[in-house]
Amino acid sequence: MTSAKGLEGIVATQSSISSIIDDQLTYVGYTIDDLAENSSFEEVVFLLWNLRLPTKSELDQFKTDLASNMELPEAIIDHLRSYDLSTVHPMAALRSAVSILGLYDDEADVMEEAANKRKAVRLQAKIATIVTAFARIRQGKDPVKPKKDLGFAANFLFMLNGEEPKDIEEEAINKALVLHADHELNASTFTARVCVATLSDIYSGVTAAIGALKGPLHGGANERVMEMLTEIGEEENAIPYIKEKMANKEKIMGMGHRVYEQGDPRAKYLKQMSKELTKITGQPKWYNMSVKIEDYIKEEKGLPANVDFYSASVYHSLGIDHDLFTPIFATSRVSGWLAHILEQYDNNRLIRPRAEYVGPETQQYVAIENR
Ligand SMILES: CC(=O)SCCNC(=O)CCNC(=O)[C@H](O)C(C)(C)COP(=O)(O)OP(=O)(O)OC[C@H]1O[C@@H](n2cnc3c(N)ncnc32)[C@H](O)[C@@H]1OP(=O)(O)O
Ligand SMILES: O=C([O-])CC(=O)C(=O)O
Repeated sequence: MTSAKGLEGIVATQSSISSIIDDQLTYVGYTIDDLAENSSFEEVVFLLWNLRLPTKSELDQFKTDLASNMELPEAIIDHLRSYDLSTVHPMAALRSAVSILGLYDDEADVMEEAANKRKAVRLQAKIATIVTAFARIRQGKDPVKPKKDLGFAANFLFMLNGEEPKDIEEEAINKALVLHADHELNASTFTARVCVATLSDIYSGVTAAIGALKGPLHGGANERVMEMLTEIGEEENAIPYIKEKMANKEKIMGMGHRVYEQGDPRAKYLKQMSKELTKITGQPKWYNMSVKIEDYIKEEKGLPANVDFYSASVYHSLGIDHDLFTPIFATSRVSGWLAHILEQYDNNRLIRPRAEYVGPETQQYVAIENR
């Protein structure tokens, strides 16, 4: 029995949700390019959960369903007010709040398909509200209630900032949400599927997935990218800084990918948005130094920028706190987790691989008094 470290190249399941073939990403067969250029986030979520695009009236209804499920039980707000938020990472807060949210859902352990779909709507809607409520309470402000007539991206920014976003801000967040929604069997999605394959509930699956997304080798990289850019400070420091990191064998955050070889098809959209938004905010240095780093790493190591690389300067340009970058990723990716959870339930088998044992040979047990 031999093992594949990190399960590289192992095909662990079948899925109809998204595919990555020859560096092309599709959701249910639609290219990420078509979706990034044309779709609202709600349309993409409908697609992932129903494996088809909605009609106009279905999409209108779905948008209404999401907007009207955004409000949180008061107990969750009370919970967010109950501890010192200044010492807690928002991904940890989100992980715990989603787990607690399950306690306030009467259907949490009802495993019927219709109940699972209703819970999916509630979770997708409420995660946006948890993230924004956390951010506001941390600043000593009251949470802002969602508006039923705003779309998902606009509502997210409205609940975060307390004012309706400009079109360009709404478009940037909408596109970022579309681009992050699903990605085949990435680590957090796999985590969600492993969890619910024991026939555990949706809240457990999503809580586990948030924990996996939090790590810096996965979703947590976007915050680290901004940390790196901030440390670099000015464009002329970028390459010496990267050279030193590489000499110390440190990884460059936002670079490299397990599956993509030439490039991540999502990165070009975030790169373009970064270019536009950093220009508007009068801080093109974040974009310029990112391009320098990307080109250098591509040349030196052959590694492409991944989705986390340019999203950092996009969110920074929107005035978003750096530790909220990964929670925004989660706000989008929960749609993919939920799609995979529903798919797993639909055709379930326990996920239980084997380990190649490399420990000591059979040993003689020695009584404790003789050790
Ligand atoms: C949404 C997402 O999750 S996208 C990924 C977000 N994560 C990051 O951006 C963190 C930085 N990147 C990485 O750590 C990796 O590229 C990962 C985790 C994305 C993929 O990892 P793996 O496929 O396991 O590759 P692994 O870590 O084994 O690296 C293979 C080689 O490339 C190098 N490498 C990979 N990524 C990087 C990087 N970002 N910077 C420098 N070197 C790197 C490794 O050092 C290793 O080199 P070696 O063979 O000389 O030892
Ligand atoms: O697929 C992966 O390994 C990581 C990734 O890009 C994602 O989850 O979006």
